[in-house]
Amino acid sequence: MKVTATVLPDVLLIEPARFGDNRGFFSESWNKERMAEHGISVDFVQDNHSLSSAAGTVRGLHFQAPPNAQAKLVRCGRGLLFDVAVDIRKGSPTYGQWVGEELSFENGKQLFIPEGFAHGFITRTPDTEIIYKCNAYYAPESDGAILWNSCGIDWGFNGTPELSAKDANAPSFTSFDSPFTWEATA
Ligand SMILES: Cc1cn([C@H]2C[C@H](O)[C@@H](COP(=O)(O)OP(=O)(O)O[C@H]3O[C@@H](C)C(=O)[C@@H](O)[C@H]3O)O2)c(=O)[nH]c1=O
Repeated sequence: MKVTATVLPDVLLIEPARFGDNRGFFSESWNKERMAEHGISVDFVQDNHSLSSAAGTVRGLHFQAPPNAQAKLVRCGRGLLFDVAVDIRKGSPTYGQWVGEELSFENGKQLFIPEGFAHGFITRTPDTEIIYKCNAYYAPESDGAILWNSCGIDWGFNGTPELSAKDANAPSFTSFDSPFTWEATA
């Protein structure tokens, strides 16, 4: 397993080993002990799985406010998606900055997104599945959203995305008052 910091140092790109043979491949998609060796100590409690039928579907940008904040470990089960995290920790040196990675079934890459980041993605192929682990349960009362195209993200997409009504009506980043504060670590 290879773990690399992205341009937002707390967001990590994870590339699990794949052992190919005549049948296909085998891969550990999550190993708590190994991840802890890389400084990721997380107790995941919920796995999510969604299918987006159309290419150009955007889900996000989403977060849950404290005390229900969620760290997420994201991968693509089928197809290809562009996964994005935005730093929404007030006072962070990278506040408002974003990072994006293409995750596909083929490349097997995963993105670790800590608490304090908004998360979203766009699908690049029809029938794309996303699978992600969360370290806090779904808490709709803590649900937050930021308008997908209000953070300067280069989605690599010029069309009109497929959106939920909630996401189409989300507040823009300029009017957004984040519930997260950055805490410097030694
Ligand atoms: C997120 C979530 C939704 N739901 C329900 C609520 C609703 O009826 C239906 C669809 O919910 P949403 O429209 O919020 O689904 P979606 O837009 O896919 O929401 C997800 O987007 C990505 C980007 C994330 O990062 C996730 O944390 C989550 O917010 O599923 C759950 O039961 N549990 C959950 O954990």
